[in-house]
Amino acid sequence: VNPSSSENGGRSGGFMPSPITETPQKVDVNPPKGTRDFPPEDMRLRSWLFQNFREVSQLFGFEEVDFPVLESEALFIRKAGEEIRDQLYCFEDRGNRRVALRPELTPSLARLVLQKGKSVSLPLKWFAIGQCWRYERMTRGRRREHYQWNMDIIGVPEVTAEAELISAIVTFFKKLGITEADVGFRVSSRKVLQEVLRCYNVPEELFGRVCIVIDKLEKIPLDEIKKELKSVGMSDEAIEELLEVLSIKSLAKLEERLGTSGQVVGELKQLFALAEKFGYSEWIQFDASIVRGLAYYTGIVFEGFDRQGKLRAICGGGRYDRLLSTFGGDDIPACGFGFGDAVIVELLKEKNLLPELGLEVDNIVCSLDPELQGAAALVASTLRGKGQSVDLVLESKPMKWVFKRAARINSRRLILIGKSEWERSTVAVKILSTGEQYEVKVDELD
Ligand SMILES: OCc1cccc(Br)n1
Repeated sequence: VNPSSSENGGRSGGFMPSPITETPQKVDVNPPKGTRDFPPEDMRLRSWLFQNFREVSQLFGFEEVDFPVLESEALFIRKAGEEIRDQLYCFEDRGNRRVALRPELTPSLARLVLQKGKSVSLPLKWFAIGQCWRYERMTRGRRREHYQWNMDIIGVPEVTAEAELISAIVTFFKKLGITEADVGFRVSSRKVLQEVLRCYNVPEELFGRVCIVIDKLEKIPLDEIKKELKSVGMSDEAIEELLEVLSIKSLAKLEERLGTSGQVVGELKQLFALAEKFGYSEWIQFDASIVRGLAYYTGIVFEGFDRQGKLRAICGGGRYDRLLSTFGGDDIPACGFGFGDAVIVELLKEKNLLPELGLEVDNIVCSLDPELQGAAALVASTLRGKGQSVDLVLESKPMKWVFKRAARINSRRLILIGKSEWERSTVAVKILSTGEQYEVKVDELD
């Protein structure tokens, strides 16, 4: 066959792509707007952070779960006007299905619980670490993805569940060297809001929408808040009363306001009593204005904040007793939290608590002669079989290059395979920190 004949597209010896694919297309080497790459040094920090998430979750007896990043859009469509809905990264797939990149993990977790149904026994204590997405206008220059650590307790109606979750987060902070002087938790209950709305005959179905407006208290002007509450259908009197109750920052004052009989004050008192027993009383404070920005919360809500007030909320969560039933399941009580991977790193930087995470390799193995590449491979495998990490030099390189690489990868030892040593079944070893060097039998290398 004439390799350049037209029969095979003018190709000569193998596939000759058409000219159009030959022209190199200069690609943008940066990741899409609002997203991050994780080159090695960033990946080491991320892995360290996730390792701490996992260790705390397992310390509390939680099991790890995961779900697809891509979910049915319906999982996240709620009518309460949440920001998370406005920023949903959603599209129609080639099968004409409405899908979305998950903006959070809780709905997926609820879906999996319902899918498992009676095959799982309650309570469930599940944790997940997953990338979540939002489509934000880049004018605000914020990210469009982050990784979230979630811990959820499914099937426990008691406030002991919320107390346990906050204890897990406190344990995580302490593990990283963060103290109650650095961060705190603002705690409240949406039942406070519910109590006020009930007194003013605000319909139950407006509850979620009112919460979403109140969650913007610190973010938009008060007049705007009042306007939005009026548009939801609240009277001026109800709005004034609500804003006044939301300004309460002590349980005692709340008790004065709502009376001691209600479940609201009782649950909050129980949570603070448990905090005392867990040993994190100094970390938490009551703040009636905390409602969190997700419509499905129904009870206790909390958020972690930096006491210097420089950063956005570090984490947040609460009770969501109705979510599973809104997905068509039974009324299963649930609570959980989400903890993003970005604000915590900003906090660690602020507190000078970022760990030193250099690459560390036990050995760099190098043959001094091309014929000894096989010998080098054998030595590398022997060491790896003993659990030692090895950076094997894969080409013939000058020693200057080898020493430079050994320093860059922070190798503890340099193992040289030389002709005369190999004839004696030995290798040369150099301890790079001290310069000490010696010869050793290959099978005594450890
Ligand atoms: O904090 C809410 C959130 C959700 C998805 C992605 C990012 Br970035 N942030």
